[in-house]
Amino acid sequence: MLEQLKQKVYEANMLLPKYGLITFTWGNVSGIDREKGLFVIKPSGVEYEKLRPEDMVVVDLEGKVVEGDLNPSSDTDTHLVLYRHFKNIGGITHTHSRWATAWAQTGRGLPAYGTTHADYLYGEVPCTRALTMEEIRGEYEWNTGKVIVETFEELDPDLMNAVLVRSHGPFVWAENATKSVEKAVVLDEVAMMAFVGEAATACAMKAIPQELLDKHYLRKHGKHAYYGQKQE
Ligand SMILES: O=C(CO)[C@@H](O)[C@H](O)COP(=O)(O)O
Repeated sequence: MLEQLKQKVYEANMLLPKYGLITFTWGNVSGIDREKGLFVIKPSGVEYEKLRPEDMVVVDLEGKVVEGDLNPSSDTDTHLVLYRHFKNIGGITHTHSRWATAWAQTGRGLPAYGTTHADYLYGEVPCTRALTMEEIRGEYEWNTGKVIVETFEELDPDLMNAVLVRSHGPFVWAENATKSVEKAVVLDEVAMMAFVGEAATACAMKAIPQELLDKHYLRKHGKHAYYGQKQE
């Protein structure tokens, strides 16, 4: 059942290590067959090097595993909540990718600072509020999904396809699993660009004095040297 979707979701999961979006077994990708009301997700805790298409787990929209020998991802309930509330999405990627996760830890939304961002993400990527102690102690992954849905009460998930879960990391969605990974790659790139750009504009650094520049450059290249040409 759903062999083709399992293959596609497997291939999408394997893009995470290919694009450097994960370490160890972090992250997970899923894809849904809306007609059947079933989605396929990575199994929990399996090293990507050992992952096989047949390891993918099939889950219904009640959260029940209908196919698969392994436990579904620990984030399955978060994916489930998003599939239930965001009716047009076909695939979801969650990572702990370095730059997007670091931005999620700031608790800030990620502004659209440039056209690279704008090519894939329509505006500021929102950051959720922190989960309450009760939400953390309760159905944590379910509540993570609910906080994302709450964050989108005023936003259209078909226009903004990503969210930063505060202190946790990005969840990104698209029309299918593979496209959701592509968007997760871009999100991490533009988060890095935002960090660098904000640091560059906020920095109080000054260029070194000419004398220090001379000391280092000229002692290596000879007096009045021009780069690459040694003066006699
Ligand atoms: O967010 C988390 C853990 O904080 C998860 O995404 C893990 O990083 C991967 O868990 P599995 O999908 O292997 O259960």
